[in-house]
Amino acid sequence: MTGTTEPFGARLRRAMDERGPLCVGIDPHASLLAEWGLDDDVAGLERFSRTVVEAVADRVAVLKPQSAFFERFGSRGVAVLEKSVEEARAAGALVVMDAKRGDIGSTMAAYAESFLRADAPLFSDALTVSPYLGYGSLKPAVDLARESGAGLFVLALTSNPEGGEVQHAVRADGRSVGATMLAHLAAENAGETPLGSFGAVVGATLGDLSSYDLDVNGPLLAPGIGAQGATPADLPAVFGAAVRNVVPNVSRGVLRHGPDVTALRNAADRFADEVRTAVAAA
Ligand SMILES: O=C(O)c1cc(=O)[nH]c(=O)n1[C@@H]1O[C@H](COP(=O)(O)O)[C@@H](O)[C@H]1O
Repeated sequence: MTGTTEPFGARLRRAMDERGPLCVGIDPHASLLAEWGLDDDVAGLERFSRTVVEAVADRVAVLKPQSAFFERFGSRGVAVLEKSVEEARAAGALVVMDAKRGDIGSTMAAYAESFLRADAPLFSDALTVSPYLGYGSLKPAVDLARESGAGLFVLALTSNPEGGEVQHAVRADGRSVGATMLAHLAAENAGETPLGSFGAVVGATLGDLSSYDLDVNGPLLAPGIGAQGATPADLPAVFGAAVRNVVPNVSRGVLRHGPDVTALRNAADRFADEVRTAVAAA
């Protein structure tokens, strides 16, 4: 596994242009393992993950393994995660590691080393991070991502209903916490072409976001389609002009079609087509 010096934003823009912007999540829930007829053990995990990679890594822009479902099995689960990242990248997909890390700066540096150092076993094209210890605490990850040609997705406006109590809170200067995170990202990505490498997570479930400036010159990872109730057709109304930078994520909405590889592939293709149609009409 190696990093690259071409920035993540440029690589992502190309992948979105060539393959469409869909991101498929690898979320091996115990309930999905059962539905697929697999045991809730490391062998089941490996079979699940391999199958998803085989089905879609050659056609979607991004795969997003959710680390928690692998960590559940300890070191052997993490070994499966490592292999999945390697296989997905080898098949041409970009990998966003969904580990949502966030800590004081000195510890954040170690998290960054784990996922963003070019020769780290779990090196991924980008990592999800939480800025709720303060955006500045993410600096070691920003710096290492720049050095390795990787990216970050910073939780700004999350898809879950509980997120509002933190992210919609209004600061002394009148700006909400979520809007502040978006402003930090816009500053991070200033002047980058064709797209900056520092993205925001903004849920597709949130309705009209026209009061937020989503023009951060970076990608917007939009979870919430499928199982959480949003649809690709919602994207233009939620994201407005920023819809062209949206990377919509679907996890269970695709995964529930397994274990048949063709059925998984067809489900991903259907979401990809719906996304393409919605973005083109915007
Ligand atoms: O960062 C994320 O990916 C994320 C942020 C967010 O605001 N909401 C959210 O659902 N996610 C993740 O996106 C995936 C959504 O999965 P489904 O609801 O099954 O499509 C899960 O892996 C979540 O952990």
